[in-house]
Amino acid sequence: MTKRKELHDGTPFTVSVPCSTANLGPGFDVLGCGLGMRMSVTCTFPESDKGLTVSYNGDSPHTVPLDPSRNLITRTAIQTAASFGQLLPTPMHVAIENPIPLGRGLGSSGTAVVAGVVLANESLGLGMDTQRILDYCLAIEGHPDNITASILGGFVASYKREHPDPAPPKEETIEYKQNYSTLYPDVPDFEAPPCNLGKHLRLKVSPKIKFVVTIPEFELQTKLARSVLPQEYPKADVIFNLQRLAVLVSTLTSDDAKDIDPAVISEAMHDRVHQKYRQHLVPGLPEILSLSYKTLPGLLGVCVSGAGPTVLCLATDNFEKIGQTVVDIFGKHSVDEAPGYEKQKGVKGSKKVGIKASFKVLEVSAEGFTVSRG
Ligand SMILES: Nc1ncnc2c1ncn2[C@@H]1O[C@H](COP(=O)(O)OP(=O)(O)OP(=O)(O)O)[C@@H](O)[C@H]1O
Ligand SMILES: N[C@@H](CCO)C(=O)O
Repeated sequence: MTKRKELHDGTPFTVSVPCSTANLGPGFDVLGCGLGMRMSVTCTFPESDKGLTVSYNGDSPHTVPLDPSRNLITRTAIQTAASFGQLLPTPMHVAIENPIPLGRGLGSSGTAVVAGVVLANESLGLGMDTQRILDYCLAIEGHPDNITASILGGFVASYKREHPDPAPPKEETIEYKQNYSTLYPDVPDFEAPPCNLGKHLRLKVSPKIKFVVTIPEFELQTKLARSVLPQEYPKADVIFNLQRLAVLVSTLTSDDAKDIDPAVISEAMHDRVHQKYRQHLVPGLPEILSLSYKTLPGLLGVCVSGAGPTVLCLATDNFEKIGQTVVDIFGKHSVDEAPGYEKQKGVKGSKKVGIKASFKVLEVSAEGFTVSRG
């Protein structure tokens, strides 16, 4: 719950947040895993009359707005503060260092939302605990799998509650009442979310398993990838996923090394809830999803990472070969095979040219977000 602390004393601080992979096959909107690639956001309080300022160094620099009302991190922080009836302290400079590729299925937006909520919490001494931070992130992001992994780190299962508890009343400062709409005319006021909106549970995962993520050079906005999903599902498909979800979680969290069985995990990572509806948005996906330990020893299973287009291979060995195999399959396709790709913001691929992709071998990030001072 929220227990107010002293206001921030002007000491600079840095929020570091891991990227994440979500779904892991059958766990659509349920499973997530924090991975070893982190964004950092450093807040300093310089002598200046410029109010709130933002700088950005990292992936897709030309697509990230530096206007604090439009940048996802600062906009989230402004709204979080507003829900407490407060303004962020100024002058404040927010310096973002971000290696996480945007719009590729590695939870960049979840990472940004977590950073924004934590930024407000720290700079105003709001005293939110992990659960309350989750409530805010979930209210903004909508689904829990990426944000819970970025909050807690590690392998995380989560759900969103349909009947959460009421939010505490808002107490507005005079400064907020007088200045919010003038300072931030483009940021709609934001009500505090209900309490205990979601629940997340940290699971252990075998340290032998590494996450080979193959990242194509084109973006796929999560909003578009969610818009192609059906409203209703055949009973057989729901059962198909539930069966695999239970087995997948059991095997990945087992202490018994013989449970890391590629024959079981590859089958347990199959999905009928989101991947088949999205495969036209990720050229080459059917071929990639058919890869298996039978031809690639060390490969446990393959799925789309988050909403795509990045592909996740769980593996215990042969990581470079596995990553390169996926890179090569992407290279046989071009982005114009994905209908609607040209409507996506910031799309990078060019017509009729093989999709460029690169892979990274990532470990599970044991730590979720951290805050360091000074
Ligand atoms: N560090 C950041 N600073 C500002 N905006 C960001 C940052 N990271 C992500 N965003 C915003 O989030 C958008 C990408 O979010 P989107 O949900 O589409 O994909 P994703 O989170 O990378 O993938 P997925 O949800 O499938 O894991 C970017 O286009 C940008 O608008
Ligand atoms: N579960 C989400 C993850 C991406 O944000 C999806 O697949 O749409």
